[in-house]
Amino acid sequence: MVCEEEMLIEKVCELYEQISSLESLKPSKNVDMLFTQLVLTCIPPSPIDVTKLDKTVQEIRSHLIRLCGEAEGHLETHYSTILGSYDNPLDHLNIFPYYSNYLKLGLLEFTILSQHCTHVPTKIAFVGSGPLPLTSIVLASNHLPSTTFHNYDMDPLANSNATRLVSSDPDLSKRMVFHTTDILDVSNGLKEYEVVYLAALVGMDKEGKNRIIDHLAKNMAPGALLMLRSAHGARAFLYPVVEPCDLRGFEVLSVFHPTDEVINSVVIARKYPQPVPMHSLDQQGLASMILPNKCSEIQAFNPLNHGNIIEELAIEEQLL
Ligand SMILES: C[S@+](CC[C@H](N)C(=O)[O-])C[C@H]1O[C@@H](n2cnc3c(N)ncnc32)[C@H](O)[C@@H]1O
Repeated sequence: MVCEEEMLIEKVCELYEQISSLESLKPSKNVDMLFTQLVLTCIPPSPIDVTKLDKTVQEIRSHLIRLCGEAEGHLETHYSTILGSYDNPLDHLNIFPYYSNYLKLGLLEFTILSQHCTHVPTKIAFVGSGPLPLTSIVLASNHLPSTTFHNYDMDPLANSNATRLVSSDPDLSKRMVFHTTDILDVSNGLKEYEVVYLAALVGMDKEGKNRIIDHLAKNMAPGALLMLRSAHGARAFLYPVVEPCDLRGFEVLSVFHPTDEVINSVVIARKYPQPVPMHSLDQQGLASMILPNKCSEIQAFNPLNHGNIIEELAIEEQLL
């Protein structure tokens, strides 16, 4: 097992060396080939714990997540521009190579959301929607046909590309709203949403992610749901990890780790109904590590046959 882990780390570091020496991360044969290899290396289930890596590998991982984010941004801009040249961009979404992953992730997130939401939400916020807001488009078109989606992105170019994709659609042009702003500058506006989605790449390191989560905890409506994306095992070389204990101010309802080609883990949490006094936040951080077992349901099913579920909260269960 140790040997397997060493081989995995060696392979990831080797790919990192090649990726970090590329002149550009814009889509090209070489860029696509290296990222495909990286993804295929990280997808198989692995017991690796990224928090236990030595300092050099930790630094490589942090840098790799940024490089993946940059490449993902370029890829989305590239395809959004091509799609924007069609009269009806939404009819051609399947030209995006990972469209089927978004269909699966959208269905998975909708299924998980439905288990914790008693009614159809009227307004959902998606934070970090990007130039190709596929999650919002898939949810709005396939699963939540009467919900309005408020997409937030701090990059004006991302939003103008994204707006172009839905502008010719009579239904989605009304139900997809775009806001160009850093989510850290939105406070009262966040209270309007029954559900807030947070994209995996908003907050690329622990500190950045926690700043965003704390901001959401402070400003979302009491009782509102937060859907966020994390990563498990070797997939954590590609995306930031959110642990239940990072979700201060929220009750963690469930954590689901797909083992198929859907890379991200899905975490759903509910903002506590009562405001939590600031002085108790540290204790509460500890509480949310221990309490999920008490106050949340541990998903003991496999909603969409997404491979095996590995339940992080099981360890807390043993503690109680
Ligand atoms: C490229 S990804 C898009 C996610 C993907 N399309 C999806 O459906 O999950 C991340 C986006 O988040 C945006 N972003 C990062 N930090 C942000 C913040 N603090 N506030 C608003 N947008 C942010 C970036 O500008 C980028 O466009």
